[in-house]
Amino acid sequence: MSADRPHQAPTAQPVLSVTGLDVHYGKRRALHGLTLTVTAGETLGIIGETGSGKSTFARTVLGLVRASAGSVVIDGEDVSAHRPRQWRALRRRGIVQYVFQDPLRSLDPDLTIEDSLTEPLLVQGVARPEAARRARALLDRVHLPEDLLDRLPGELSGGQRQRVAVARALITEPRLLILDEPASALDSANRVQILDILKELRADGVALVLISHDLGSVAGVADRIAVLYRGEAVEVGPAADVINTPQHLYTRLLVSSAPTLHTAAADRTEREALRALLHA
Ligand SMILES: Nc1ncnc2c1ncn2[C@@H]1O[C@H](COP(=O)(O)OP(=O)(O)OP(=O)(O)O)[C@@H](O)[C@H]1O
Repeated sequence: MSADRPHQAPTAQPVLSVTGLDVHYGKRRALHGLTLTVTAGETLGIIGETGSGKSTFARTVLGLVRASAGSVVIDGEDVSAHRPRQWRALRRRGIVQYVFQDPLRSLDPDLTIEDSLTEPLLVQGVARPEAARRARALLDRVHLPEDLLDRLPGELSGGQRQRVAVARALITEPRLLILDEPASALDSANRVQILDILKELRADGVALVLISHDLGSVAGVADRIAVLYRGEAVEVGPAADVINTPQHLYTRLLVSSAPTLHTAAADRTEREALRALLHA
């Protein structure tokens, strides 16, 4: 199967399945009835404007926020009722990993790259020489030279840091990797490199969730796209369908506002008309 083009979602058991998810912060409802699945080797893009609930979704799947209703099943295990201790154990196993938009948030500024990469394995009880061997292999996988191992994150370029953050997330061999705007702060050369790494991961069977406010930035990578609007998935479908035949008004507005989706981009008058309809 080519890693360069979106492919049919495999029919295997989902790596992540959330059903009817409600999340509240106090009285404020951040997610409502969210139902999504991601299977091995599939890339799901989650798109929505600021405050639509994208980070809340990620935090819930990582056990950092508790759902008020609905279920979360990770790799066949229903984790909805997990207690904090069970979530910590699950996170230590590293089945689900998360990469922040800003790699400095994923990396401890005082740890060398080698220590950052080996830490998740040492916590699992892996011996240091084996952890160091795997750290080297991972650097190679994200196309970085070994001589970065002795450096601190502050001594790397932004693009190198983001690739180290991805390598750190991969070292526990996750089944699911959630990335929050992984390429938005990068120049185009570094962005292409990150997207190529993601395509390789997908080909290796890792389930990917790409979170972004920009439809254009996930359009070429995601197999399916879920559009979040005010905490609800207003549209979920194959990427080509969502982009070419958007059903919901908000999706139409997103498509028409995406500067990189040239063929679909609408003029300002049309966008204003869509916005007016959406808020009517
Ligand atoms: N810790 C919190 N306490 C109270 N409200 C919160 C908290 N975190 C998020 N919210 C609210 O929940 C809603 C969803 O926020 P969330 O951070 O999930 O959105 P988002 O789509 O990730 O936004 P962004 O793109 O800006 O990161 C927003 O209305 C936000 O103000």
